[in-house]
Amino acid sequence: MSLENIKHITLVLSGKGGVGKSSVTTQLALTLSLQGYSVGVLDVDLTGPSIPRFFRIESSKVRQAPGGWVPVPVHEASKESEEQNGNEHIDSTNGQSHGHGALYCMSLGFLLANRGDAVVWRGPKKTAMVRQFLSDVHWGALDYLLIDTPPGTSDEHISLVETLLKQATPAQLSGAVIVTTPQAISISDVKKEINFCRKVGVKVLGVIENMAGFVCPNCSECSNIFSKGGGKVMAQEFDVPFLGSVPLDPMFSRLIEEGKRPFYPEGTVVDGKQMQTKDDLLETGTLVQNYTACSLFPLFDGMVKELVKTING
Ligand SMILES: Nc1ncnc2c1ncn2[C@@H]1O[C@H](COP(=O)(O)OP(=O)(O)OP(=O)(O)O)[C@@H](O)[C@H]1O
Ligand code: SF4
Repeated sequence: MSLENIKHITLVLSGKGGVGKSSVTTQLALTLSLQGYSVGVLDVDLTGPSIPRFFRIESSKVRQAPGGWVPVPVHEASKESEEQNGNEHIDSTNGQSHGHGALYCMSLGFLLANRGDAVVWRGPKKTAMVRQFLSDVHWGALDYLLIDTPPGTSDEHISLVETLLKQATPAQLSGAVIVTTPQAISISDVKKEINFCRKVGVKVLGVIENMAGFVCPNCSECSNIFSKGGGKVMAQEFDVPFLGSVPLDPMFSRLIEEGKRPFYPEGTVVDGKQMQTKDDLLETGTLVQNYTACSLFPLFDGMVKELVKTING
């Protein structure tokens, strides 16, 4: 069975489209990988599979093996484009082996003849595809599998959870991370997501508020355009963990669009401790993407540590 050697399976949900769910999934996966975990990302957002583009592996092909598909190793696949860009690359995945920091991706995007093709399938076909993705992908041993879902709570979500509960043990299905934006409508949509999770018996691992405030590219001042702290208040109201707020930052959007991952600028000290820089990452062999120095590193680093703590109880 394709899920049997996966320790933790986590859904990423959002109440509505465009709140940055796929962007956040990408950064969570890269951060988990950087922290040494072996990670898989399953993109079941069938109408808009953007994860391959965010990992910069959209031209990769999945291999067909007996009984299923072999997911794309992100670091391997991104190596070529890194080298074409004249950037350094260290391969920590050692080909197909699931070493520390290995990162794999499976998405409908790899199967479409034309990457720009829109998928206009009816419910039953989508449901069948989701089932196939859960049963026919050779993930091998993984610490974490993140599943990027379509926005809202549709039939696809119900069949996804039903299939997961058949194919994985309750201990494997660690729960769901909900991504929201500060606007009221999005927040009220998130309430529906939380209710959905409760109804289908999936634990809410935490809420991430995205696009909270705008970071000025000139002076890095963060202005709160929408009401501040809505995500936190809502999380408290529903008694679910609040993982953090990601600002609307042109740098973030650039990182996402260019498949990059942030690291601490040289000499950054937090609580008296020298933080990881590009050189540290090179030394540990985990510099596998085109990393960029920016303040988002501590943010995602902290959120992922919190998430891992919650998952492991
Ligand atoms: N915090 C942020 N700062 C700046 N840009 C962001 C931020 N979060 C997301 N974006 C940008 O917003 C766009 C939409 O993000 P994304 O595709 O991740 O949303 P989504 O919720 O997954 O959408 P969909 O409903 O299509 O699945 C992307 O171009 C991304 O680069
Ligand atoms: S935040 Fe500061 S630098 Fe940015 S636009 Fe406003 S005044 Fe100018």
